Amino acid sequence: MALSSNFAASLIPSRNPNSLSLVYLATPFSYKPISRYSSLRTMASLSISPSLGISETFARLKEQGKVAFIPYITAGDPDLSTTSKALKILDSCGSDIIELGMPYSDPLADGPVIQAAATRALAKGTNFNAIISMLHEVVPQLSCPIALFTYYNPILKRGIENFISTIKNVGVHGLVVPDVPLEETEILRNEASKHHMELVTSVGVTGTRSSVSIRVQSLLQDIKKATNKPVAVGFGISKPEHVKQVACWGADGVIVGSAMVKILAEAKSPEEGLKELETFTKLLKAAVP
Ligand SMILES: O=P(O)(O)OC[C@@H](O)[C@@H](O)c1c[nH]c2ccccc12
Repeated sequence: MALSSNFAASLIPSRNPNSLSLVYLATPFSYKPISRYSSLRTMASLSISPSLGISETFARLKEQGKVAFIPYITAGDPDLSTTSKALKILDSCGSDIIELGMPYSDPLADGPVIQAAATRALAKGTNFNAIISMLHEVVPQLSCPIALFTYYNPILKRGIENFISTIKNVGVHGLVVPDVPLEETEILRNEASKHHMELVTSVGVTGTRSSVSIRVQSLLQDIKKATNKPVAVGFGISKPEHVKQVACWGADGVIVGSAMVKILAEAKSPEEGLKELETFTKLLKAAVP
């Protein structure tokens, strides 16, 4: 079961009305959770780069009556030079925000596809500094904001403030952390507010599913009543019809992870993978109303 009653509780705006920039909603597409872990996630929006930040992107799309298309890929799988090219392709195919995963040795919140991608990326020697150098070069060439996805431990290892200022310096706009313990949320929030960041929490289980559960529609309505922040739906979206359905139900954003990662992973070569990624991204983007 992807969503628990904690989820709704965590969205009560009165707890911290100004701290949310985006709510991520896990889609309970099926009752066969592929990942082992459901967790609190935190997104921090860092509005520093010349391009629009996360909140501004959602606001602009809302004005235009549009839904954000948000692909996720894992950095360093198959290698960082391919990741850099993939980011440019995702951007040029009309992605509104890109979520970039930092590979981590114990990716408990991820399903098998993203877990395997992280393992391969680490085996290739992908590390924080190499990702930062890659981003330093590629982010100025992108028109959409980047949200960096990482587990809490790598942030703690570098020191929260140091981590946030480093990614801020290379133009990253957002930070997604799936495993911040509830007691630590306050600490991260305090550090984030020093950098003018907003925080979001949600619960989710990753991995692809075959169909969209009708329950997402009523959950979306409930969440929309609890907050006027944008709500992005992810976890298990892999087909144009999923994208269409979730967008029609009123989501402000649609996130596609495992399906993107799988394409790069299963391609005969990095070049083939990038071509297929482009075709797939165009197909899904065209499904966004
Ligand atoms: O791989 P999926 O099912 O398409 O969903 C991932 C996506 O929502 C992304 O935000 C994500 C990647 N890894 C995560 C771990 C936890 C929560 C969310 C994620």
